Amino acid sequence: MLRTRVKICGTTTVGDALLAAEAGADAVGLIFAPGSKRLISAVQAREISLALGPAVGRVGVFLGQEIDEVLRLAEAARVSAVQLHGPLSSLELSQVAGYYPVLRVLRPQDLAQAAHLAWPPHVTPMLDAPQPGSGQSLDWAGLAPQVPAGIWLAGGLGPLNVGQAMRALRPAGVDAVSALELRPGIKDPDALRAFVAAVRRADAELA
Ligand SMILES: O=C(O)c1ccccc1NCC(=O)[C@H](O)[C@H](O)COP(=O)(O)O
Repeated sequence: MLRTRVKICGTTTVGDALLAAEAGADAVGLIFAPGSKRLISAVQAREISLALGPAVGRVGVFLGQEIDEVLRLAEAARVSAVQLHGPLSSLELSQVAGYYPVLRVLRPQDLAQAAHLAWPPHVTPMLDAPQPGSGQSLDWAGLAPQVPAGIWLAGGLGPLNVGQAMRALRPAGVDAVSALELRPGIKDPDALRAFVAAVRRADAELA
């Protein structure tokens, strides 16, 4: 059966990371983007990485940062993958992908141009709303003709709508933050568990 990967983004504490793991998430997102309400230090992120053990992915999230800074923070935090938002040359993308698997974030307006791109090895595209972490959802059905197979999906996903999004786009992975929080950076355990359960129900339905 197809198993859609689940990433719980904006995780800032060991307790919330373990909650995500226990709920069945495949990865947590650790945000290093300047100005984020869910910003985490490399030291806090490393504590989370070590506490999670070998089986759960830790994705370092970056926006518009220099490649040297991305690689420095990723190494210090012991992440297993990185997620890159913002402008980036194909050379920069390949450089980072030489060290870490990359989720390369695209906005809806980038899809047409991205259709002509050959992704470097170890890069997976991820569709997100123009304002990351804002809880804004996308017109999944309208975007379906432009969305390539194997893409990951974010943008306003939560327990109540992730099944609908999965039916429309069949993403390889889904990612959420705003709908799973009590307040920025702090998870709502019920919403988080309900999100993972909704993904698994949709997987079973789509099998
Ligand atoms: O969440 C943030 O604060 C953030 C800030 C800057 C860059 C990325 C950020 N989040 C990245 C994510 O992967 C979010 O989970 C994704 O944008 C979906 O967010 P939401 O629509 O709130 O579920």
